Amino acid sequence: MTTEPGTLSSARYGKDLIRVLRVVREGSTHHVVEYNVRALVEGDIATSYTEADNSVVVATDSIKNITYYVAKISPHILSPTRFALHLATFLLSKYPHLNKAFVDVDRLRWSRISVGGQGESSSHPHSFIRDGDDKQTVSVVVDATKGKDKVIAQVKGGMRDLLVLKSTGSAFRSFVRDEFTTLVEVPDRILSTAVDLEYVFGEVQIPAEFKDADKTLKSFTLTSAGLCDVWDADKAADLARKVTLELFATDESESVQATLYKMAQTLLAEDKYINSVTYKLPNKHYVPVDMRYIGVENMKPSEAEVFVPLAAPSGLITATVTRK
Ligand SMILES: O=c1[nH]c(=O)c2[nH]c(=O)[nH]c2[nH]1
Repeated sequence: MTTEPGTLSSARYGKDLIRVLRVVREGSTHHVVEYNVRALVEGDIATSYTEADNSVVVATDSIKNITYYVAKISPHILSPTRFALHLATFLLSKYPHLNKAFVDVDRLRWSRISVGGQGESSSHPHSFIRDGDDKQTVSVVVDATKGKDKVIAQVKGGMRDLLVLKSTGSAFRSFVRDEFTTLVEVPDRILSTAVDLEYVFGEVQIPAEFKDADKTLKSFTLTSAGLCDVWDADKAADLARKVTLELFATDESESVQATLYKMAQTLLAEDKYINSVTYKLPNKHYVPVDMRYIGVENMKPSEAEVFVPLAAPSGLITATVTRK
């Protein structure tokens, strides 16, 4: 064979878009979670690319089957973060030649249906409603490249597709004005975005009982980054949603940039285990309809009533705020 011009500098594979719903029965009270899972691995797999050597390949079909298996046996299934860590540690402890696992989980919303009359409504024990298109996101990397007794986990949380709109309490003024400027300054406008948020926790040392994935996860809940301390990634997810919604609603916004920054600072202030926060906020424009051609006024800020939602283009405002 002629000399190859390139070298394999990275290789990772696995299964994407694994959809799973799990029921946990607690007597007549049921819990359900629905996840979209991506599970990818790295390790001594180069020859599968360079020499068509499939002896090192755990089929992506098997990775899918393992995902369902861990969903069945994991005591951590109701927590997307711990389920992701369990699946990742399972893959690495089962296959000696794999040394890094990347598991992303999106949790879809299923909330209990409220039943009963006024004053006596209660949450139904086994009926649920999709009460929002937003997803809680979890992304874990479990790294055993320094040995299976020195396993490190990087855990990120976040959310996607949280669609919000406010009809006042948002201005946009004093921006650069030059020959390219057509936008008028407004003291009052509609503000709408679909929140995309990711926050990074400190690295976690997975303790020595790594070989037993279940034991590992039990001790994981009690230790973080070698400290005897507890952090709860799912509690952080609830906090992040609350902080984001409350600040969006209450901030007298001077711009998406300024509101984003306040959200990120508040999240860092309220969860000491979060090291950095990244928001990606599209500015979904709503434009007042000009009806002056028919003698109708609809263009004044605070008075306009009829708007066109613009599908495209949208602004896109992003930033990462990192703990000092
Ligand atoms: O909040 C905003 N930030 C911008 O950077 C921008 N640019 C723009 O046209 N509208 C807005 N709104």
